[in-house]
Amino acid sequence: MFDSTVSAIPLPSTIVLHNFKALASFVFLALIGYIIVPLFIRKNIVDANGHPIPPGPLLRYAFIRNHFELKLYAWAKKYGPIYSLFMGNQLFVILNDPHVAKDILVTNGSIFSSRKNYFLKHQIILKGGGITGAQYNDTWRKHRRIAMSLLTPKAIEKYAHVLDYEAHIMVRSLFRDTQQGSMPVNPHHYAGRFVLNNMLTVSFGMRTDSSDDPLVSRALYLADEFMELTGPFSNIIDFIEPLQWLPTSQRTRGRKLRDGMIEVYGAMINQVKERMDNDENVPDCLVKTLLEVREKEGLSWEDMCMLCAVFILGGVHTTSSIIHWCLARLPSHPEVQAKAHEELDRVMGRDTWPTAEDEHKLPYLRAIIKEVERVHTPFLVATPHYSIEDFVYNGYFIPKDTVVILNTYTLHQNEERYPDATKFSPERYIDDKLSASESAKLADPMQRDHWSFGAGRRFCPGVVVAEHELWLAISRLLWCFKIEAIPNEPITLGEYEGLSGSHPLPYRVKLIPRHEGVAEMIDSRDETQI
Ligand code: HEM
Repeated sequence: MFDSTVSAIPLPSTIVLHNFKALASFVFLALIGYIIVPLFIRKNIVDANGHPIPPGPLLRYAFIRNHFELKLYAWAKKYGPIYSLFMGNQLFVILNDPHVAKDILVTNGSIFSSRKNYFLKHQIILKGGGITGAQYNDTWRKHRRIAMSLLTPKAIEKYAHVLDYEAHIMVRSLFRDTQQGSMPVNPHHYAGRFVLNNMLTVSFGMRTDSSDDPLVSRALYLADEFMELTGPFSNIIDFIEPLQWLPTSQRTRGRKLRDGMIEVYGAMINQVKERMDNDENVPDCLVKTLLEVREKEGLSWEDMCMLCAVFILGGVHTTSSIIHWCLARLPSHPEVQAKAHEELDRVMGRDTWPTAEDEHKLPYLRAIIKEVERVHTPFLVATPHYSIEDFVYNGYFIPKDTVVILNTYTLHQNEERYPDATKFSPERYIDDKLSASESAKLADPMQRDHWSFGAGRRFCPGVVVAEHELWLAISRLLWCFKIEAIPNEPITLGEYEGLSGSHPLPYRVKLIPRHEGVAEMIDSRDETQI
């Protein structure tokens, strides 16, 4: 039997072991203290004059996925109009106030208009192309200039008749497929096809009767996959660098997406090229322009594919999601519909529906569209900007290579600009006569309608065509139909799908024709009249 007192006296070997354990614990704690902890806790960076970075949450994040906009909003309430946040090693500065957004992104646009080379979106998928993926440089200027040649109000005049026709077809399909409004419908596919056809026209001079067309359905699939893979805060692989060296499923999906984009958009470009080579009459479109200027502008095949891709990626989900949100929102606001219908009956009558020229005669309808854009902005934050120089703003240091976020969701909750901001109230825009692009140029950012199309030099180049499409679609839907929810099928407005662009969860509505003029107007044109 051992004597416990003896066993308590340490032997020399026990002392060594004990010291080793103590040393090991010390090293372990030091490791945690100096290496591990800083990986999780924010750094306090100051410039040479002691200006600190803006305040912000203590912890570093590897990703923020579910309802990131609510988290950004809560932090804005805590830290104020400008705060900072670490995602892995990357510093983000978040802009939550109209004046701050204008000062940084517009007034100092020469510093804050680049893009971070996000691993998945930029290095793997876009490889610095497609305008949105380009750094702030001459390539971006050139690609944006070429794209703009199809997107100015003057350029749109050339294909405005197609947008008009497609809006007609969308409303007609909804009317016929629901058997004159007697069957419920999920409008997602209809809004999607309308916008897709518009973008196919602008980009490739073509349209489709069916999204079962193999090339078109692949183009749509690629757009979905892009939206799924490229949220600004959602991918751990973007912020934890060592993961980028591993063959993760995200990296594989990103590469497959890139290859698919080159293959699908390349095939569509080749179709246009063949038609041009055969002296067929190809309507003015992006691909025609690209093929004509290719040599002069020094465009590679990949540049051309990515430029086409971005019209589909940037122009389809965004615009269709606003139409989709509008139809989800209006059933719970019969009073808004009643006012819109009164305005339509008074101004347009019941023999003819609105065209692009009627927009300024129907201020309440315009106000509904602006309010949907505010409340259901597709991009809850705009595509992140990136700084190319050190900068000090209101005493805060914003180092070079900071990601700068226009916090659209939070900006749209600003109670001073939008009293009772959570309420859906088109009345707040009733006197607003400006388009979104005119509004973005206002000297006073508190007068601006909303921030859904971004800010500064990267402001959405597709804004005019998007607003034109939205006007035709929404004004005609309201001229034709009363939009009602289905009993016992509540429509969820607080949740959404999508990482980089939000659209509603699947729902169904009833579209009840408002008067006899609807059928007549719908039948007034046949399929071939483009
Ligand atoms: C309602 C529809 C749309 C919304 C809400 C929307 C929104 C946006 C936003 C927030 C940005 C980022 C702006 C920034 O970085 O500050 C953007 C950029 C862009 N959008 Fe749109 N967009 C829409 C429609 C379109 C359409 C129809 C097209 C193409 C015809 C388009 C093409 C682009 C492109 C190419 C960029 C990148 C611009 C750049 O980086 O310089 N968008 N859009």
